[in-house]
Amino acid sequence: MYFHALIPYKPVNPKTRLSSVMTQEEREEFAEVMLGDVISAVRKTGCTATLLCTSPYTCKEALVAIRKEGLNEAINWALPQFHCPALIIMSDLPMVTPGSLQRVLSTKADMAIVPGLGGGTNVIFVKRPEPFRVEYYGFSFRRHLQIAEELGLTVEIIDSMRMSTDVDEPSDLVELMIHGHGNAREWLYEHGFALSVENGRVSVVRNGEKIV
Ligand SMILES: Nc1nc2c(ncn2[C@@H]2O[C@H](COP(=O)(O)OP(=O)(O)OP(=O)(O)O)[C@@H](O)[C@H]2O)c(=O)[nH]1
Ligand SMILES: C[C@H](OP(=O)(O)O)C(=O)O
Repeated sequence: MYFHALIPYKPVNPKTRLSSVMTQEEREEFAEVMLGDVISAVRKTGCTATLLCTSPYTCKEALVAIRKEGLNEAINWALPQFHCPALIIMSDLPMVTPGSLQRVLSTKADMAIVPGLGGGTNVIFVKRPEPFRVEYYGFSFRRHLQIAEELGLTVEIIDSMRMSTDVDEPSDLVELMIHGHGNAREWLYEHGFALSVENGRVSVVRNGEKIV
């Protein structure tokens, strides 16, 4: 069966919650490297992808649609145009692997969903996207379950550390540095981030100074 992925992406001034540990230029570079890891995993499953970008962006591995509106409006603009199952995946999931995505894509339910840390939603796979709509931010995981219920869809909730860990806060960098495998993890090491163990706890240091 043919699937298509939708990846929302904000190239300019992204990941503001990492401002205390990265400059704007670094956040833009890091967000782009994370996106590259996500696109690579998605493409290895056989999915094609469209990026929903807030500003002009060039990408060889995916189609690009420039949508200046907010995250929900951009995705809800795209969904009714789908004639095949849709995978909606965030660009800040650099630990995702093709194998973890296969668990989502092989669901027998009408829809599969991966919660994000703290109540968000990191991945949605919906076999009939046309009537579906998204409501991200806040407790979006519960809201997406409710929308599925209203549409009478069966739902599989996928329990996956790799896909539930979105990189939002400095503390999320610890998980990426431990469990990551792709270019985003490399980028952190190349930019002076390192793991350190202090009083039996793993922390992140940058250029010798503790940041998490
Ligand atoms: N199309 C679109 N995508 C967005 C927008 N805001 C964020 N995104 C993308 O949506 C996903 C989740 O966003 P967040 O985790 O809030 O990322 P962010 O806005 O860069 O980070 P913060 O500034 O820390 O909130 C990421 O893939 C972002 O690149 C938007 O306004 N439009
Ligand atoms: C978009 C939002 O992501 P977060 O702000 O939790 O990263 C959500 O998952 O609803």
